[in-house]
Amino acid sequence: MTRIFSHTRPIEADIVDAFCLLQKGFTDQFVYYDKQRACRYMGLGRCIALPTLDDAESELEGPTAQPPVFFSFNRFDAENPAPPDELFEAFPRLKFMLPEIVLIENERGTLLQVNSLGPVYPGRIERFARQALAAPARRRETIPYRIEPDSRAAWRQVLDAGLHAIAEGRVEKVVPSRRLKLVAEHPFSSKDLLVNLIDGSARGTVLLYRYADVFFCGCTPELLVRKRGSNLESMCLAGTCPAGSSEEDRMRLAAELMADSKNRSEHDYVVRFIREVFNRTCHDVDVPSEPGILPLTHVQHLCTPARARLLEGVDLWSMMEDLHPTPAVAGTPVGEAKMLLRRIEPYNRGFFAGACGYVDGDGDGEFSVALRTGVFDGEIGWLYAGCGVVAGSDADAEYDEIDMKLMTILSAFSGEDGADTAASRSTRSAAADEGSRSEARYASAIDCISGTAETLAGSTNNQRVEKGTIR
Ligand SMILES: C=C(O[C@@H]1C=C(C(=O)O)C=C[C@H]1O)C(=O)O
Repeated sequence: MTRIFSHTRPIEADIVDAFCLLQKGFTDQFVYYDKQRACRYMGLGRCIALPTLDDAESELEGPTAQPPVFFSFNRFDAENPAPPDELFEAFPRLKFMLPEIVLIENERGTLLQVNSLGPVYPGRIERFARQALAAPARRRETIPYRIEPDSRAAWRQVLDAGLHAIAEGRVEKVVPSRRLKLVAEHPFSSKDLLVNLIDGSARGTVLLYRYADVFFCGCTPELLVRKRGSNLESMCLAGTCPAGSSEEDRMRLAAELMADSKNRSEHDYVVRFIREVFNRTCHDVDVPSEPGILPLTHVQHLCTPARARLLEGVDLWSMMEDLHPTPAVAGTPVGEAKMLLRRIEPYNRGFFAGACGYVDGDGDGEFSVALRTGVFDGEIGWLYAGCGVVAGSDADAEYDEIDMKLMTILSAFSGEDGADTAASRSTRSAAADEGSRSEARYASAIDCISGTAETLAGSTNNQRVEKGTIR
């Protein structure tokens, strides 16, 4: 039995500023930061890593009874025998990682948690709290970069192999990805990308996992599973169109997406899969039959929220394992599609499209699908994005769709919305043409608007979709 001492107290600090100040002293860093709701966890240092939470016992100390917060970053296909990209190879294979310090914003307030394997020395807590309070306001930095373009011809080959497997009846849908190399003008830090993602226009949940000098980060719109007590939520997200250049344009594109049978069929595979998993492990399953639209800064998706109540005895980890990967990021049937991806993708995805999140000592927590992400070290980065392919998919259109999705991780290099330095502009690929969205555009994207003029749903996390609510 592992005994963990978690001391938690309220702080009046801005947790992102505090993280930016405190992070200098820690090589292990973990972030799960929902930009729309107070579900924000920022961890520093590693107190302990555990293979299971079954043998852990926590002693809660301090004025706030917040159970210890464990982070968990998992590979897309952990059993893939192909060696991962060398940057991913640097990360250890650990399941539940408990930081020494966790800065928290959740329904209990703004908190500082200090974790230890012995009673926490009060002077240590006070020191971190003092430092957090004195943290200066963060600043955004633009990082000029260039992209080494990948070849359309190589992508066509991947896509042809996927379409061939579909024609043979081995899979109905597959979700291949592209990988691009980014080279910045100078080495950049995880803090710089983190701040730009949190303060910039990208919507979703910001993820960061840093181990020594290497870090994986991004901003994903896709919730895999959220558990609070016996309440469970997931999200079926598949089917994509551009965000549009005006509100009118966006609405028109959204309506076209809703009416597009190819995108609707890509989406339906995901709905069927999540509904089946929920029907097996849950009761009171609620998965609407019609999707809504989730408008993001750079793209829009078909989105169906899924809710249920968990059967007693089923935990968050096993739900995550049952749900991941969904047909949104692998294909249908999932096992066959994973096998096909091992064969046709010229690299091992590592954490890209993996399940990344946190679990607390009560067993509550959430995992997101690590999309719109990259892995970075020094001045180098590898960026990843994929797209659903079904019979009739066109290689060039899918290539362009991936370019749009890449804009989200590329926005991490823009110090200001609208900033576009001459240096980076001259070296960017078309995919990198980020940074032209205004704050006003972002504000209008906060409320998820339906494909038709009407917005029907209410919400508890500010992500509203037509006909069906993400609660
Ligand atoms: C695979 C990605 O996105 C997924 C694929 C989508 C699609 O094919 O339409 C949409 C959302 C995501 O589920 C990615 O962003 O890399």
